[in-house]
Amino acid sequence: MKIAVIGTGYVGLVSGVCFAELGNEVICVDKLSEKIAMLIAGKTPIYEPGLQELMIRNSNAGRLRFTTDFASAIRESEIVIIAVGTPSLPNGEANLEFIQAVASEIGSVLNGYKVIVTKSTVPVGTNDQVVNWIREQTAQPFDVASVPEFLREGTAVRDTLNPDRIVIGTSSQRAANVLYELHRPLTDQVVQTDIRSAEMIKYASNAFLATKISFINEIANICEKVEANVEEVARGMGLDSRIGSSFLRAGIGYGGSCFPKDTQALIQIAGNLSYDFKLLKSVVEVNKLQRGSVLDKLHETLGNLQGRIIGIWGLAFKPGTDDVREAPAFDIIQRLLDEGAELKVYDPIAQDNFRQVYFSDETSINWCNDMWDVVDNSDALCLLTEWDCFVKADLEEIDLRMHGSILIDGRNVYRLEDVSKTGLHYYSVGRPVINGQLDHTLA
Ligand SMILES: NC(=O)c1ccc[n+]([C@@H]2O[C@H](COP(=O)([O-])OP(=O)(O)OC[C@H]3O[C@@H](n4cnc5c(N)ncnc54)[C@H](O)[C@@H]3O)[C@@H](O)[C@H]2O)c1
Ligand SMILES: O=c1ccn([C@@H]2O[C@H](COP(=O)(O)OP(=O)(O)O[C@H]3O[C@H](CO)[C@@H](O)[C@H](O)[C@H]3O)[C@@H](O)[C@H]2O)c(=O)[nH]1
Repeated sequence: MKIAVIGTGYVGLVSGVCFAELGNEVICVDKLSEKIAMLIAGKTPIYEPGLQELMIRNSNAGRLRFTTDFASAIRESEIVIIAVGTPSLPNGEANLEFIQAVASEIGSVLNGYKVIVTKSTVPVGTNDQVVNWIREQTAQPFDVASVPEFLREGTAVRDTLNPDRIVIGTSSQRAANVLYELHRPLTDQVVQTDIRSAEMIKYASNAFLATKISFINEIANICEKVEANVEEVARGMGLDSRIGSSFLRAGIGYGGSCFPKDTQALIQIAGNLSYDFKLLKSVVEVNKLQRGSVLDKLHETLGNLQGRIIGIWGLAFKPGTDDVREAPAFDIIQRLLDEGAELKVYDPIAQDNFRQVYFSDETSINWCNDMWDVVDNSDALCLLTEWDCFVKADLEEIDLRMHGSILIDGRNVYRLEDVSKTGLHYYSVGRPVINGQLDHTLA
């Protein structure tokens, strides 16, 4: 099939590459010429494991092209996939300006029947507007479908090629047939539904996953008080098939380009219809507070943080990505700076992005080139992203190289038995403290 993908971000680029891998002819379009130049040169502008190799293979095979020429890409294609961003407006609502611009542009160049697919996450009712925005520009025939995307960053290629399900929301059986055909090699698990339900499935899924995370984080906070272990609790809960074991990892809260934005948008969608989504508001509030748990543990161990040397391992919102949108590390670092701490930080992949997006003018952070430079002489080390290099770090070495021996593990990556063999004062999330230390003069 001939496909145009509009937007070469995490969703558009990965989808385009994967549809090419399935044997389709794909043209990826972006309005940023520097991005397209990079892609033509065989380089992915984003870090996503396995993506670059797959992209080069399909480009070389002639199934994958990149262009800024929107009109030709649309005219050559049978299916047009919209994958542009829908960031938050200041009030939490989704900003639809990019969707509207693309829809109008599609309308202005349409040259015959096409299936227009919205993969971007958009509020319920948006695809009806997409129909209108295109219709205002053309009398050509077309159908619109909502096919929300469920890939996760860091495992985007794998998720796209092995989806749990494909949701096809459309009122046109003709479009549904085309989309069944397109997705047939990926899965039999297809949910065909109306457009509005498809749009809602995406928000409801993200809201539910965010709810699971905030729920387990609150359980973790109580575990700390009653001396239970949240990992044991999650394991025991997860074996109940009605609950399921995934998304029950306690930590410093969720970040990323989706959960924070999509929970806010759903609260706003409900609010616009005078429905107060109380549960989801609490999920968001709990998540915000959870980031503060790292600070609480630092205060508990070090007291006043003025002049203390704090090491940070991990800046990305999760491992496997260079995306720093809504990364918990930002709030935590900002608060540490406000309290006068001296910071040494390291992330194996996201460091440049993080620095450029959040702290390009900040001179007081020591951006280290090596994870061990962060540890040397720190009063405390905080692990905020569970990159493999941190997970595999030698605990004895951490203890030896640090000044204060305080390790705050925001992702519960180390085994308690292993930590207890060292002299580290270890604080994780919802698990027993090892070598608890309340002496503020410690470090
Ligand atoms: N990132 C994820 O993991 C993920 C997963 C599922 C769904 N989503 C949703 O998918 C959508 C895209 O997310 P993303 O993270 O890929 O976004 P992104 O910001 O990484 O990429 C969007 C791209 O669209 C391009 N663009 C904007 N306007 C354009 C236009 N008029 N013509 C051509 N290109 C244009 C931008 O230049 C950019 O390259 C969002 O709605 C998001 O909520 C994202
Ligand atoms: O048990 C868990 C699972 C995740 N997280 C955190 O939750 C955030 C999001 O993680 P994840 O869902 O793995 O990554 P995303 O790439 O943000 O993917 C989510 O958001 C995408 C965009 O909508 C959806 O497509 C995916 O299905 C959905 O999982 C990260 O900060 C994780 O650290 C936890 O704290 N505990």
